[in-house]
Amino acid sequence: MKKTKIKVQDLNFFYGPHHILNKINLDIPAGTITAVSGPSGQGKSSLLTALNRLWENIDGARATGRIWIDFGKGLEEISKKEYNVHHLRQKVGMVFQMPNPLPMSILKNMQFPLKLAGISKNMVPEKIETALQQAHLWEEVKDRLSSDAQMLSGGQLQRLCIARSLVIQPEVLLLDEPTASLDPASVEKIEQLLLELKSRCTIVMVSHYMDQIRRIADRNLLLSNGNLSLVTTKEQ
Ligand SMILES: Nc1ncnc2c1ncn2[C@@H]1O[C@H](COP(=O)(O)OP(=O)(O)OP(=O)(O)O)[C@@H](O)[C@H]1O
Repeated sequence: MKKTKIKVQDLNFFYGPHHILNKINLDIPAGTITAVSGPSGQGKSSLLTALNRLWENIDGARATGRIWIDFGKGLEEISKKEYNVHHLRQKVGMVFQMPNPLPMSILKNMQFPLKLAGISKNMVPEKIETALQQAHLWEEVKDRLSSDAQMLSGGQLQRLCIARSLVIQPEVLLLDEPTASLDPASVEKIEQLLLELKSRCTIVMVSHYMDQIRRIADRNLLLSNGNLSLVTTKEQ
């Protein structure tokens, strides 16, 4: 049995008067890929935003219940008001469906999170190269790091966004339909990258694609009518 990385207890999620998630209970083992699937509008993205408390930035959103994550010192309750959200978001990276590069160069996109995290300047080049290597993008961009990120293809941009999340070495990576807008070759590269990452980063990914879930996920959770159920698992 793998160690629990994330534990969710009685999570309720609301947008204004609308009750989106209904008393969700969930244990996510470390070093696994968990897929969350289900019909549109059921709250899959909302569930991800509960795990990094991004919902707190969304007007009208509200969550109750408790969430713990183990960042190496045992399970810590990250849903407590006093838990440092800045620290949480460094440890829990997020990648969205549409690549969202900053309107600046590839290099500056990669430097930005390191600057926010206060990483010392002499570590920056090495960390950027490592993250771009992990995202299988280094060879494609190493000679044009100062070019505008918007010049990259859709698949390259999504790998840049993944690299940007990886550069501060998160322990959890949340991905919201990361391959939805991509061509098959880019999808394959990203699936390969997620499989390589999972030993050092616990992955929770919203996906609509059952074939993708079968290829890469260790477990598939189905969200329907505000309730979550485990539909398949590869775990022992
Ligand atoms: N900022 C918001 N304010 C109010 N309602 C919202 C907001 N964002 C989402 N919703 C509503 O909350 C419900 C859950 O949305 P959410 O995006 O979590 O679902 P989802 O399962 O990820 O959907 P999809 O598969 O279409 O991306 C939907 O009915 C959606 O319309």
